[in-house]
Parts: sequence; structure tokens; C-alpha cells
Amino acid sequence: MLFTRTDLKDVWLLEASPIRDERGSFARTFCVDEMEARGLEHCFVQHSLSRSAAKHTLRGLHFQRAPHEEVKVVSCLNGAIWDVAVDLRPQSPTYCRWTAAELSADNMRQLYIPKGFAHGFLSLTEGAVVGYLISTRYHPASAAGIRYDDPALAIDWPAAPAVMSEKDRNWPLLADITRHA
Ligand SMILES: Cc1cn([C@H]2C[C@H](O)[C@@H](COP(=O)(O)OP(=O)(O)O[C@H]3O[C@H](C)C(=O)[C@H](O)[C@H]3O)O2)c(=O)[nH]c1=O
Repeated sequence: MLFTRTDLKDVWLLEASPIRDERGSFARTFCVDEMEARGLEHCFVQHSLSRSAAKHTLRGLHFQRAPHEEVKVVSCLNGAIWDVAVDLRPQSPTYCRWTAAELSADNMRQLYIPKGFAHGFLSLTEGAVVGYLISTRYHPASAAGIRYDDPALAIDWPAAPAVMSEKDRNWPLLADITRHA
């Protein structure tokens, strides 16, 4: 596997190294030793999948509040998504900055998103299936989010969302959260 830091240094792009033969290919997508060697989380207590039927479905921006913050490793198992991580760590030099990567079943890339980040994606194809390795148990009472179009983040989404949940439409702006913190 190839591990590359993104422009947000604690967010990593993980790239599989498929071994190809006449049948197709085989690729390792997770290795505890490789994660440990880079000081990355390697214990994921929950694995989840989401399927988005329509192209340009937007999910996010989500995070769980302390003490239930999550490390996520996000992959795209069918189709393609534009995956976004937003640094919400107040003391971070990259606070409020975002990074994005195109993840697809073809490129077998994964995004490693540490605690303190919000996560979201826009599907780029119909039938996008997204896989999550998650370090922390789902804790609904700690579920939180910020608006995908928050001007404080200015995320340059590749297209307008065609489908999103009412919950995602109505997350607060970061300014509203920090004002009431
Ligand atoms: C996350 C989660 C959700 N659920 C239930 C709650 C709802 O009844 C239903 C759909 O949940 P939600 O609308 O939060 O699903 P997404 O909008 O795909 O949210 C996910 O996608 C964004 C981009 C993320 O980064 C999070 O991992 C996750 O929140 O599944 C569970 O039962 N367990 C879970 O771990």
C-alpha cells in the first residue's frame, strides 16, 4: 500500500497496490502493521456501508462530538465519490481548511480521516457504495454536523447536490456553533 499525506497533514490518502493477472486483480486494503508503523489508528470497532442511488447525492458534513470522536477510513466500493475532510480542531494551524480526494471502485483509494474532522462526500456516479472503517461506536446523541456550503469553509464541490437529507440541509454554520460554544 502507498500512504501519502494530504495538504492537511493528518489526513492520509491510502492507495492499494493491486496485483493483476489474467483473472483480474487482488489488493490488500488494510494492514495493522502498516498503520502502526505510521502511528495511525488501526482498531476499527465498526464497519459501515452506505449506498447512494442518484449521482450527485451529498452526505455530510458529519462528526461525533467529544468524547465520541471518530477516526474514519473511507473507501468507495462501487462508482465514485468526491470525498471531503474538514479540520475542526480549534488549535490546528489548518483549522477550517478542507481537503478532498476522488475515491472510486477503480482507483481503490481510501481517505484516512482523524478525530476532530468533519466528513462528507458528493457521489459522482449513480449507485455509489461507500465503506467506512470507524474507530468509535456510533453514538447518536453525539452526532453533529456543519453545512456543506458553509462560507467559512468555501468547499469547492464539483457539482451542486441533487439529493441530500433534510438533516444535512439544516446543519448549523460553523460560526453558529463557535458562537454558542
Ligand atoms: C452513521 C450511522 C447511522 N446510523 C443510522 C442513523 C440513521 O437512521 C441512518 C442513516 O444515518 P445517516 O443519515 O447519518 O447516514 P449518512 O448521512 O450516510 O451519514 C454517514 O455519512 C457521513 C458522510 C459520515 O461521515 C458518517 O460516517 C455517517 O454519518 O443510519 C446507524 O445506525 N449507525 C451509524 O453508524
